[in-house]
Amino acid sequence: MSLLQLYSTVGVSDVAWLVALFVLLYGLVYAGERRGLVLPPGPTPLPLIGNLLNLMGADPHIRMTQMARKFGDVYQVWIGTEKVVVINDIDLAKEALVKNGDDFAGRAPLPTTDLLSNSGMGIAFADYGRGWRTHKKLTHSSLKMFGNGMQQLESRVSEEADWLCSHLSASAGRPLDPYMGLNVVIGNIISRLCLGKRYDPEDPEFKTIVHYNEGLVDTVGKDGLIDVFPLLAKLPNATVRKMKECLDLRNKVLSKNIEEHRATYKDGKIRDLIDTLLKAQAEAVMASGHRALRHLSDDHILITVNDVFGGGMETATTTLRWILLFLVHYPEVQDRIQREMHEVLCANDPVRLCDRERLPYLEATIREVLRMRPVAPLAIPHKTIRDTSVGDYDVPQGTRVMFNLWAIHHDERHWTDPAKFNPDRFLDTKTGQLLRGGSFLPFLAGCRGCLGESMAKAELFLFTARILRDFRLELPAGVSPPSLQGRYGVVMAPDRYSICFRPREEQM
Ligand code: HEM
Repeated sequence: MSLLQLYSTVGVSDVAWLVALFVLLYGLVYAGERRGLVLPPGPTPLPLIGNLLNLMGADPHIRMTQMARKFGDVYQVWIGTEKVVVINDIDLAKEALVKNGDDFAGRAPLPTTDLLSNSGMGIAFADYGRGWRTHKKLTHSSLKMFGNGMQQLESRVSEEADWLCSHLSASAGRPLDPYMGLNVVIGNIISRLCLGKRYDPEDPEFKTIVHYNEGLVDTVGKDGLIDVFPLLAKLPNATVRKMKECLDLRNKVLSKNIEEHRATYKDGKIRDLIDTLLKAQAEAVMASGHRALRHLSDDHILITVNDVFGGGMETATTTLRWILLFLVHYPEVQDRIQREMHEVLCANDPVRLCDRERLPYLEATIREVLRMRPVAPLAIPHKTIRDTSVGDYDVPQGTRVMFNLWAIHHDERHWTDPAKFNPDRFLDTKTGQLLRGGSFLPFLAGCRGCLGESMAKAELFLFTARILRDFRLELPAGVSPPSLQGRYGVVMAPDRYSICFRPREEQM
């Protein structure tokens, strides 16, 4: 039956009722809270789909950046019936994240992140409150303890870098996809912190971890429709099915490790993150009985370990893959880093974290890659926990807020020619030293900022330095450079690529 036929059967007064009902619903959903508030501007939403049509045609971070040119640094869009405020400017982002950090520290649940986090347990997808605070604090202290003022981390990265370099050497200059090697070393650093063990790359459990992580990266936040229309997640659906299979594997691996830790844990001897969390669980139960398990059940522990494992593995591996890719595209940058290292480091000395100050061009290159390809271009959506404001606009309690890192990192008011790869933009032209600040926020900031920022920065520096000390990165003969475009998802990653790692004749 066509729409016209439908109209002819329901009659004029029915149509009038339908229109009135539609206007009422539209008013309730989309315009209900405008009275008395100065809300950010934005495109006019359509019923049910909101501004989805405005967001189509390109990856969400690109469309949202284009919309900022039209509507300003802060605007609102409706994703279905959910209003989202998007912040596109560094000063306004800092106002929201640092100055009014608590106001913006909530998390808005999405069907896929709800599945991943068992309805908001753990850290990354937990709403602002006692549970999130407890887990973030415990994890922070555990990472600090096992990073041991960064010394322990430095020696673990060096050990893994040895493994990585022998893995790259074994390719004997033939084309190699660095994906697996990087996964092994980054995965093992995080595994030692979380599970207290190092995996052989052929270990079936390690392969399962890599497999389910890949599956989760492929599904979480990727099927936009499920997150826009949550009811779809309840229907038979390939994305949800794949996610659930991966989550079953994840739960088996992590539960087994938690049980092994419980069986071997001896009070006072904390070995890793799981022990830290089990100890806190035991103390909380002693102090306030089983009520304590509201925030520290085994399920909560599992999700926190997963957040650190997943958050630490995919982000750092992906950023290193971006770094290697940019270095292949820009051999002159590679040359300059190698010259800088040659001038500063003694032959075959291990690269140390304390060398960072003396290798500003290398640091600037890493920053430039993080600026151009932030692995999370829209970060993780926040939610306001009380009525608040940003810039000249009111933001009511419960509003979903997105920080558009892509727009911030490509802001022409702060960066000349932002689409151009130019590490020098991070250096003082007179002193050659690193410039701080800028329109740059790859780890976000404030109480919700990245938990692994220092660790990630240390890994990026040590691995990049070590690879460039030992190898020259080249394209295989006759192959055109792999794309620098990237695929949008829970992390924005380059397509898989293979390059040649040629041992350098001239060593440091
Ligand atoms: C290059 C590497 C990394 C980048 C670019 C990165 C970036 C980010 C970003 C943008 C956020 C969102 C912050 C927000 O929404 O306010 C975040 C959150 C988070 N990151 Fe990272 N991250 C990296 C590495 C790591 C590592 C190594 C770990 C673990 C050791 C980690 C653990 C986390 C956790 C647990 C959160 C959630 C924090 C919260 O919700 O309170 N990340 N990260």
